[in-house]
Amino acid sequence: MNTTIDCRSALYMPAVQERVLAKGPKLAADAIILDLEDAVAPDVKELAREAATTALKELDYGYRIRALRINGNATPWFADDVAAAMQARPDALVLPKVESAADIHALNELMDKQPEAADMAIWAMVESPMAVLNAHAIAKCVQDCPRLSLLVVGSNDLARESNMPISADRTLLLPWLMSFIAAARAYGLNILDGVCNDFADEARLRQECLQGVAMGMDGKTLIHPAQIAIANEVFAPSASAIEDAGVIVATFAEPQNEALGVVKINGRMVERLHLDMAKQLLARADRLAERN
Ligand SMILES: CC(C)(COP(=O)(O)OP(=O)(O)OC[C@H]1O[C@@H](n2cnc3c(N)ncnc32)[C@H](O)[C@@H]1OP(=O)(O)O)[C@@H](O)C(=O)NCCC(=O)NCCSC(=O)C[C@H](O)C(=O)O
Ligand SMILES: [Mg+2]
Repeated sequence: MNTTIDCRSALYMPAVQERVLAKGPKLAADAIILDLEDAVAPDVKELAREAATTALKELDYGYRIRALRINGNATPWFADDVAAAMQARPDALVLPKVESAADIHALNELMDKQPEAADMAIWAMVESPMAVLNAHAIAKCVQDCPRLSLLVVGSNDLARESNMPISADRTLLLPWLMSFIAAARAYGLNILDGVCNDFADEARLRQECLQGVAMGMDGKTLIHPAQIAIANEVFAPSASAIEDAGVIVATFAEPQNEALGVVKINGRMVERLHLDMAKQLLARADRLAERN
């Protein structure tokens, strides 16, 4: 699994607004998703494609992952979006409304023909009941398309397609989110949670981020800059988790524990698998600290 993605926060930016795109390099999001799809009206798709291409070529986004959300396979804009992406060279192409393995294969075949796409990842958006049913087949695609690296939950489309309004606690959505997570983890993919539309409601966002962490999400997609700090905070290792990991590493390093497979720390069983997890957590905390 590519656990080094370190994407706690991925901010959508409607590509039609050049002024908004110019903000990307100054925002603390771990990923920027320049959007050509649902945030862009049909009659300005070309304009948005041009603005996104220019931004990706000219702006320095530093450590941030530069993702471009193209329009879906079945739309009239798909082929031109992919062609523009070859010029713009984002780090990842976000494919919306993926419902089957065939959707990913179709994009992957186009990308395989382009040398510019050699290092470009595919992020697959899962946002319909059909994607829930086909989550396994979608994630399994990575075996033939190694550029598939991440699933992105699209909760707005999921709610629309399933006729299920998103409640504040997302209770009824959770089984579907967990099936996306199981599929992602089974095939070594990362996964980002869907957006919280109420961008002025910090408490709700924090609650959704905490829920995402509890479920095993890697990070959250966002719609507004005001949401970045909370996602970055909640999806980063907490101070107590860092302290705990430090104690685990130090305990196993003690001479009397070096040959042991399991130790006791504060009344808790700790195995070597926890040591591996502790080391990974500390390495991630170090990488994020450098970024901050
Ligand atoms: C929701 C918004 C339309 C609100 O915009 P606005 O009215 O401009 O808000 P503010 O006045 O509070 O903005 C303050 C400043 O921040 C800038 N801003 C706002 N949003 C962004 C952003 N996303 N990226 C960068 N900068 C942003 C404003 O320009 C203001 O700057 P300034 O004027 O200089 O002070 C707006 O936030 C927005 O359009 N958000 C993104 C919407 C979007 O991309 N939607 C599509 C993805 S969501 C989705 O559908 C996922 C999935 O497919 C699913 O199905 O769920
Ligand atoms: Mg959507």
